[in-house]
Amino acid sequence: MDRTLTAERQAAPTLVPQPVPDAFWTLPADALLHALEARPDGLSTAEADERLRRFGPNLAVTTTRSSLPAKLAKRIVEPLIAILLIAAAISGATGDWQSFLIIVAIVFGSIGLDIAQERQAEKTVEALKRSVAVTASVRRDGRVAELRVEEIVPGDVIELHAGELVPADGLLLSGQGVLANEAILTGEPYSVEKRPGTATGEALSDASNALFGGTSLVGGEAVMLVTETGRNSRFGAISTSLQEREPPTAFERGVHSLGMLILRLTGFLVLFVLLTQMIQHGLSLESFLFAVALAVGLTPELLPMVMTVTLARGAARMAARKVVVKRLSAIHDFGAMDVLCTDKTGTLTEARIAHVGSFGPDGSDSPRVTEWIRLNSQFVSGLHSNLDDAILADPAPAVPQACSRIDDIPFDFERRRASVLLSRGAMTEIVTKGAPEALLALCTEVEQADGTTAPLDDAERARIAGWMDQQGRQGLRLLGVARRAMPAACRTISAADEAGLVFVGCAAFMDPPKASATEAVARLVKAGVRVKIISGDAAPVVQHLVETLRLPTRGLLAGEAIATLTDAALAERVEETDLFVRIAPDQKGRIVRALRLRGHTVGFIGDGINDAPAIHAADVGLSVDGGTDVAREAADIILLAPDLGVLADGVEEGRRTYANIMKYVRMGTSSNFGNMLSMALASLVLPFLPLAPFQVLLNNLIYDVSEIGIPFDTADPEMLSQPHRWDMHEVLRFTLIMGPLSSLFDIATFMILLYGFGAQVEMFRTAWFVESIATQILVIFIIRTAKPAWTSRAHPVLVATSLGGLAVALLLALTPLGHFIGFVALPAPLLATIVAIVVLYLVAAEVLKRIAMRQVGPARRRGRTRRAP
Ligand SMILES: Nc1ncnc2c1ncn2[C@@H]1O[C@H](COP(=O)(O)OP(=O)(O)OP(=O)(O)O)[C@@H](O)[C@H]1O
Ligand SMILES: [Mg+2]
Repeated sequence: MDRTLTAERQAAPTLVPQPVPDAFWTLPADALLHALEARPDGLSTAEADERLRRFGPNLAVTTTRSSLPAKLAKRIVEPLIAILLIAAAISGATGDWQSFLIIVAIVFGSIGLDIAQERQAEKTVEALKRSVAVTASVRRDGRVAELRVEEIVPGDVIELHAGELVPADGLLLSGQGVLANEAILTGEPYSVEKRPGTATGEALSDASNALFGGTSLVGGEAVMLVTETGRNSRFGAISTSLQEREPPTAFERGVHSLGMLILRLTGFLVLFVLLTQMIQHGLSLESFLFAVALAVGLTPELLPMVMTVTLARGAARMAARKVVVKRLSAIHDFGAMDVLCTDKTGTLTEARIAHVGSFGPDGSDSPRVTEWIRLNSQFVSGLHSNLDDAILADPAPAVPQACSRIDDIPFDFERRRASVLLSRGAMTEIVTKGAPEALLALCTEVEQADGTTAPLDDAERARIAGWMDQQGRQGLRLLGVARRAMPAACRTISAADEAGLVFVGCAAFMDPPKASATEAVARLVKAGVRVKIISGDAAPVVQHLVETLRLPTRGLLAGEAIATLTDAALAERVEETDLFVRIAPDQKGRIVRALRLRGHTVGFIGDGINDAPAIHAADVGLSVDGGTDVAREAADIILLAPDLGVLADGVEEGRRTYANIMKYVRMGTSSNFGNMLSMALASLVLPFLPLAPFQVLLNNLIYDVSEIGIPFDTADPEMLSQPHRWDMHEVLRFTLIMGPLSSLFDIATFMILLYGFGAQVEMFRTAWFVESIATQILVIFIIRTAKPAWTSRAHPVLVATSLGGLAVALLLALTPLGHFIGFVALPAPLLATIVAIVVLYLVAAEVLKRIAMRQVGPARRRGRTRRAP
């Protein structure tokens, strides 16, 4: 990267920053600023634009959409299409211009259809992704602007806060209690402290003054000078590639393996047809083309497109309900989700936290408690929580005491407390605030109402613990505070100093329950989704909330107990437990993994830094728009409105998507497959090909067009009321019943045409074309629902594409237009017979689908998947 910088500097010496060494953290800030032609108050927009042109956007992986020619090329080189085009060219060369023209038109028609649909879907998804993209606070033109991370350039100065992602590599110019999580690069799960200054070593572990793209800030505030962006950044490439990868869901894998199965069958069938044709009539271009056309008809070539379009439609509809899908395939998991884990604050409560009182150890009002907590909140560095905000929102004391910070141990979710070493007049003191039960265990004395201290004996300890419990049961969140005098010379503290403390008392906070949560949870439960609460808060508070909201929950497990359980033992317990309290961040992830081990499809919704591991571990990671960057980045789905109600909507949408893709799968595996199979068999016994090759292709194209409406279709309420998972058994059962039915009617048609009407080539082909396309298209109205077809109304778009497709087919076959493609007018009795066959087929399909589509109960289904995590 140095080389490119040097080259560019020669081209435009005045504007371009000088090269910075790889180990940029060994340079002093001034030198770096100078080299990058940057200033602490940031670049101007003009400078930044110039650099953006030069260095490119700050993207580690350029995920530009493939261009139109690339998409076209990709499809033309697909083996079947390529063979088809070559064969058509040979037809043309041998003088059969008609075949050539028709085949080329049909092939490009279907490719165009595919590309247009896919592009539309991609556009929708990209717009959605952009709407929840992460931004950064960048100093530009002397002001702080919220910019998309792509726009960041070397030399930019960025302000970072706890919970945000580091958007590029850079040097810490200043910072307060900066803690970075670099696990994504180093695998080290604990946060590392970062301080401004100059590092001595070139090793990455020496870079205590640098931040790297793709990592996150878990504590403190930082101002950073960007040194490298995009692919030049040290680790950006890794982190972005991790984020961009979309692993296929169980559903996608299932559909894919079905596609492969069909493909193999196709190969077998085509070879078989070719061989028998060769033996019977010798090798001819027409029979070769016929075999290839059959293969084209059989391959579920539209499946990827239908999947994408259906998912994109689903995403667009979710967006209308304020749910943004970042990873498309998460929609399936959303529909399949049968357990939803949620944290408490913000999802079940309003997250409007108010400080409602402060109490001494004896339970009496104590302004001193407020004062101490306030000092802690004010001076402690690192992550500030909404509890700190609530305390600091109180009016400040009339005479603020002259006080200064010497050192501190910032809050973390494992310890659940924060300590600060303060100097107040002649006194040097530790002030610790945090989860009260744990804090009480670190205390050996209590402060009494008159300010003197008394030893804390077991009886007093039990009494205070009982009092805390009682407050919690009334829904009050408590934060304890304790202190200890330190030697005047003390300059630093460590966690070991959080011991032998004097207990001062507790502050109480209220966070009103979200009234809408009751109904939202009830809807989820009704939809077959079990709701579990995983909170860092104390048991009584969580229980009080559950009672207030009347949530149906059983069982309770605390983080302390989970710490002693093995993963296997935890997996046993999670099933029967719905409330998890005093849970540390990594434990949140463990619980989610344990549930997945039990065969559940698990969703997790949370907004904090501490929720990110669980959001990541879940099948469906959910966060809210106001959540921290890390939580939003880890999530697959973002709720724009922090309302659980939209979740139930989203689940429905996921299931609708599933239902529609299953419709396409069913169409492909039954009637389409049956028709092509019949044609292959017919070619063996008929003295001529049942359809000319380009007629097979035309049949296929019209059929594809008719199916474009499937992603728009509505789904029966019955389909939406339970989680659904891909089930190969169901697909096979359906295929084995409906496939033969379709073939049975085809064979009957052949017989009637040959022996009843003595049809010759043209008439046979015309009649067969009409019969096969009509049955193939119209059966969608039967198999799109498990209920009697007339009780479930199809979406108008599906009606339009299906009937439109059929109309085009009939127009081609039955009017003089058809002469060009080798069709002839059919006599009225034959037409009437075809109509009768089609009607009979639809009636038979309606009857048989009751067996083919019988729902397997959810209990049985879950029992089957449980053993296979
Ligand atoms: N700023 C702070 N200083 C000291 N202790 C804190 C602070 N913030 C939170 N705590 C303690 O840590 C505990 C866990 O934090 P928190 O409640 O945010 O976790 P959580 O898992 O996100 O909970 P929730 O389910 O309510 O969202 C709190 O109950 C409180 O006791
Ligand atoms: Mg939380």
